[in-house]
Amino acid sequence: MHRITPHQPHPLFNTAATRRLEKAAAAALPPHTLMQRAGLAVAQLAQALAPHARTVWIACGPGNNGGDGLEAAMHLQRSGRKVIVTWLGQPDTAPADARASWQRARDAGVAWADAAPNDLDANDLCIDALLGIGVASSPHSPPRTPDARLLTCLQALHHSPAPVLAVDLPSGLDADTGQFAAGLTPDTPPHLHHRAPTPRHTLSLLTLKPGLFTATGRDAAGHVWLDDLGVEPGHEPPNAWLSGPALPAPRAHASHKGSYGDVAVVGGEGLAARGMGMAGAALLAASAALHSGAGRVLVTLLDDGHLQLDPQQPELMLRRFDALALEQLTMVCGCGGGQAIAHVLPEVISRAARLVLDADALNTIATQAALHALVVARGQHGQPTVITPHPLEAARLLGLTTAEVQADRLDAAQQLADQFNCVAVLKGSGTVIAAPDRVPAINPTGNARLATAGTGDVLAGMVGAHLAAGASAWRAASEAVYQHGQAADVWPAGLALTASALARRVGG
Ligand SMILES: NC(=O)C1=CN([C@@H]2O[C@H](COP(=O)(O)OP(=O)(O)OC[C@H]3O[C@@H](n4cnc5c(N)ncnc54)[C@H](O)[C@@H]3O)[C@@H](O)[C@H]2O)[C@@H](O)CC1
Ligand SMILES: [K+]
Repeated sequence: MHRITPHQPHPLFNTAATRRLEKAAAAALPPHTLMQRAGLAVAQLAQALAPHARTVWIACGPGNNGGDGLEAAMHLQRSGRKVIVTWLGQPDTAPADARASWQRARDAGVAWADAAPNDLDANDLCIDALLGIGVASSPHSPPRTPDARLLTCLQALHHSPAPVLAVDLPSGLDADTGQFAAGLTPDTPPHLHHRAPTPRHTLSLLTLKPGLFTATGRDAAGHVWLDDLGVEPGHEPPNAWLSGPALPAPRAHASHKGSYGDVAVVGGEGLAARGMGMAGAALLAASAALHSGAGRVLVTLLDDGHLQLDPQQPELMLRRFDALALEQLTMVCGCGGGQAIAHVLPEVISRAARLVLDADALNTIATQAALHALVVARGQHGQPTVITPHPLEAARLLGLTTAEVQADRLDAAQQLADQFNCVAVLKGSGTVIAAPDRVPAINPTGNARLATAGTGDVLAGMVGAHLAAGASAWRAASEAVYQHGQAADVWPAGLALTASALARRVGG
């Protein structure tokens, strides 16, 4: 068993792949072995996380996830803990494994209760074994009406003042998408909004599931641990990867500014056009490219030449669009581009050597099929392209709603990559990176401090710098996304995270 950190990549397996592995392993082992291993692992982690817990309340659902909880209850009771179990199953209808573990918990003498004890506090521990990968949350099947006792237990776990250890998954979370099944989404009553969150841990069993790392999964799961139950993935291919850090690419002493490429940022509609000055977005992207190691950074502002120098960043070279040698440049196009970006997009997309498309470039492409076709053609000509939409921009590109994109972020990112024939970065909690013909990746770094204006522009500039230095579109995207999130993760407490400060720190 080990804790999952962002320091190395990890393969992720969806529900179907996990079921196949489970079936093959179960067939090769004596009956009940997997659940016994799972319950023991849960009990061991519970002891390690809360060695002094007064009471351990274990909420067990009717299926095998509940069986894992019952097995853990037996171990914790035997090791002298005060264990209270709420079981929503019945001995005559429970799966065979769960029934065997119920019998073992009974024989060990655990206490049974209909609901959560009402005197739980921060010195206790709750174990969430209500639902695991058996949760049915297909958007195509009608929402189930969950049983009232299940809902009461779920609420007690969501609002628990005691730390919570979830078995396999936070109950109700879909292992494939990181979204809660209909009717099972946690709600936070207003009086709890300002309370410090209680520690949350999830012990994933057999495999790590993608839903733990994207959409609402990251917040729901808290610290993620894995116990593989002694089962190797064998020939089962992963459905996605959790990214690890970039391999260091040392700079040769005999290098010069030309070795790391020229990045040109095009964007920043002027104040005169529609009364909305957006030059800042382009300057942020340019600053990020500069601090991420680009040799030279050129900036073309779509502001009719009003700005001739950024005194805060004199390294940036302002250029008119017609003075750019597009075929030799890595272009970052769209940050703060407004409507003005539409005039330059056809040329940028057709001619740029390497290209990052963000923000208003994406919004414009979403409305013009001819531009879409030009992006697809870049891939056919071997010209690297990365698109960096947030969920609303992704929804526009795919003709979906934002909710539909968020309902299955891995699938949405893959659709973007396939439809636009490029590397797609779907931003948000657990940013997804996808490319045609390869397994997508979920980024493990970053936090809510990045939810502030301009951080997306910073990311676009960083991707541009990595591309200009010679990385493939896939590497440029994954490494930039990782470092962008990591900068936020190590951000000094008490220092405001602003996009311009982030841009200055991204190079480490
Ligand atoms: N079978 C095995 O070999 C192993 C199973 N393991 C555990 O078993 C779990 C999977 O067990 P199951 O397949 O029994 O599934 P679960 O125990 O996750 O869930 C099944 C139960 O949830 C109910 N349910 C499903 N969707 C619902 C919804 N939307 N609203 C309300 N109720 C809903 C079902 O009616 C069923 O009673 C794993 O997550 C893991 O914890 C582990 O012990 C490892 C080995
Ligand atoms: K669970």
